[in-house]
Formats: sequence, C-alpha cells, structure tokens
Amino acid sequence: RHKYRVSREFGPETERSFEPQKEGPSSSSHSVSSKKLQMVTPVLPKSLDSPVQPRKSLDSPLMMAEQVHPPKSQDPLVQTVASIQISQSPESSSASCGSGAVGSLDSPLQPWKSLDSSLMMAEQVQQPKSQDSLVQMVASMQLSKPLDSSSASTGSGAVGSDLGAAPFDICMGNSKGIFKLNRPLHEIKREEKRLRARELSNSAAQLQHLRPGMVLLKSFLKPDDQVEIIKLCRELGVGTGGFYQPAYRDGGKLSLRMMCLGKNWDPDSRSYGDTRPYDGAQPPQMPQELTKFVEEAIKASHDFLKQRGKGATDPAAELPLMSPDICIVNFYTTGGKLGLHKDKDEDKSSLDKGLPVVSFSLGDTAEFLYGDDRDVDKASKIKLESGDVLIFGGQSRHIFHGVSSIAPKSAPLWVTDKANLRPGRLNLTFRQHSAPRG
Ligand SMILES: O=C(O)CCC(=O)C(=O)O
Ligand SMILES: [Fe+2]
Repeated sequence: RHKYRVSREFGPETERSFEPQKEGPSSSSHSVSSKKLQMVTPVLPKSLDSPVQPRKSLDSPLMMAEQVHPPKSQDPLVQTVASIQISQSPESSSASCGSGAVGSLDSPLQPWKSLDSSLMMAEQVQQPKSQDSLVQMVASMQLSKPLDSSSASTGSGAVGSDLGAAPFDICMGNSKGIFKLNRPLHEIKREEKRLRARELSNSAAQLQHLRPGMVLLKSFLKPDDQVEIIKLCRELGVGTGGFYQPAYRDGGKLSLRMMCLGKNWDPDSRSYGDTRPYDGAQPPQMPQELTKFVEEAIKASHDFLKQRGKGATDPAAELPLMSPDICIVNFYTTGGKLGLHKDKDEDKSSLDKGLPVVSFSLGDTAEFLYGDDRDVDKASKIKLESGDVLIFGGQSRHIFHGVSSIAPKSAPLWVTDKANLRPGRLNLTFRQHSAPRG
C-alpha cells in the first residue's frame, strides 16, 4: 500500500528517513502558507478557557533509523539471547519506573539528517559482534522485569529493537529519586503565577487556521486534562501492547517509543492489524476519555471555522467529523525526530473522505513541519507545545508532516511535577480507520 516509511527517530543510535515516495505529491493543491491566521474565538468551549503555557521549539523531519542489534541467526550465542527474549513479554499494568531499559534515552541529540529525496537513511548498524556485548545484552535482560509469556507469539516478521525489554515507562520513578528534577521553589512559584495570570486573561486560547483543512488549537488541553492523559498513557504504556521501540526488518529502528490503541499500526509493513508482529500483543482499547477530548477539539474547530466564515460555509465540509477508533501514541525523547511522511494507511474510505487526524502534544515542545512536498526546506514550521491540538483533514489530510526536533526542558513545570513525565514529548494521533457508509 503505502510507499512511505515512517522514520521515527529515537535515541542516539541511528537515523532513518523515509523510503522514496513513489507517488506524487499530496492531493492537496494548496501551497503551504506560512501565514497564520490567529483568531480568538469569542465563544470558547469549556476546555478552551484555560490557557496552558508551554515553551518549546520545532524541527525538521527525517527518519533516523537507529542501530538495531538484531540477533544474527547463525550465531548460536545470539540465538540463545533471542530465545530468551522471545520467551518474555511485557508484564502488565502498574509498573513503576522503568528499570534499566531507559538509561540512554536522554543522551545527546542525534545528528539531524536532512532528507534529500526521502530515503530512509540508515546509519551504521551496530551488530553485536563480541561475546562481551552479548553478555551485556543477557545481563541487561536479566535485570529487567520478569515477563509474562502469554503474548510471546512472535510472528515471523516480528521486528522490534527491544523485544523482552522492560516496559517503557514514560513517567519518572517516584520512589527512586534518580530521574526527579528538583525544581527550585521560586521557579515553581513563578510558573504558577504566570499560569494564573494567563487564566485570568481572556486570550486563553488561540485558534489558528493554518491552511484549508488544517487548524491548530493552542493550549486546548487544560493542565488537568494533560495530566490525566499522561497518566492514562503511562498506565497503558507499561501494560500488554504498551510502548515498544519499533524496528524494521533491515535493522533500522524508529527513534521513538510507540504504542497503538484500538488497532495496531505496523511501521514495517505499513499496515493496520489486530495484533502487533513485534510480540503478538493486542493493542489496548481506545479509552472513552480520549475520544471525548477529540470530539471536543473537532467541535471547537468547527465553531471557529463557522465564526471565521461568518456562518456562510459548512465547517464539516472543510474539516469532516471523525470518531476516532485508532490512536498512535509516540514518545520522543529530546533527541527524537520523525521524518516527513503522509498518514495514509487508514482505509481508503477514510482517506478519500478526508477524515482528519487529530494530534495532541504533551510535554516538551516539538518543531513540527508540514507541506505539500517531502522537502524539509519548503516545509512550514510550527511549534507544538504541551496542550496544543493540531487537526488536519479534508484538503490537508494528505500533507507531508514530521517532527524535526524536540526542545529540551520546554515542558511546563506542572507537567513534569504533577505528571512526572520523563523529559521528552508525548504525542497522540487519533484517526478513524474506516468512514461510515453513506
Ligand atoms: O509527533 C507528531 O506530532 C506527529 C506524529 C505522526 O505524524 C504520526 O504518528 O504519524
Ligand atoms: Fe503522521
């Protein structure tokens, strides 16, 4: 189906960009405009009137394939490692802080490759060559949590760079203070004051019409909602079907942790399925709480478009209604990136109708790129800060988009303090797999 490859970058190991796009440019004929209309809706839905304040930055897209350490089948020692890995699967529910599996997550930013013609540029793959490194692998597995073997039916094409690793916890441990940042009290107070001042002002939310079918709702998610969403993702993320680091058969890894809700989306085959090839796990169901936020966001966009068009146009014609049944949840560490790509693996009925993608950003700020071509230089850039909701559907459903960088330490303090989110960015993109008939 799709000829693109999502290259999502995570961690310092490798880099990937997308496969060459065999198809032509996006169906949207609108050129990317850097001009943004900023309007404040007079009548804001409840969740709009509390401003959130983030601070962040943006980036450009490339798929950075990390090095994977794929066990080489002909090596008996590696086979042993592989079989140990396969016999383990993530333990369910309430893991606290991920144990050893996350040590290098916040390591140095990766070199950012600019996509020339949209190839996935795999950098060197470091295969474990020495016995020492294998021993290290085994040792680190032994340190990880015991895993339930029920979902270990790894399909033949299963890929994933961390099969058998401890569940990835997007939140920092409460008990071990190792990840806890101790904010000076005066800093926290200052931020709270700023937040209160914002809440009092009327300019809480800004709705930006980026291009036909594309709307950015700044600070749409209230602080408490953000904390709720983070906690929900954290809980699901450490359970069965939770966060993992996807990889390709050829060894490239996505530079992020991913979890799917509703249906699994597999980056290697670029298709949806009921279970994921990585470990055979079924994705968690889509929580109702999330659906509610998505519907509110679309409704707010419609109100905004109506107001903008002075009621002359039907907002649903520009941005169709959507009832999400799938969600891809990505966690980017501060070195994370995602190459320019189109979201086009949903059912044709959904794509043809332009049912929108609704994207929530939480934690650190991302530089988000979008445009009609897979060309970083031509792409428009926006900042996606904690609480922002971006919607692209209708004529913009087929835009190229990606994340070029994550701004370190840009998350609002209350996100890190209240939700204990680990440094990095949580992103949820909601979609509807098939459009209803008629
Ligand atoms: O992280 C983002 O903002 C974009 C994610 C995305 O494009 C995807 O998951 O397909
Ligand atoms: Fe996408």
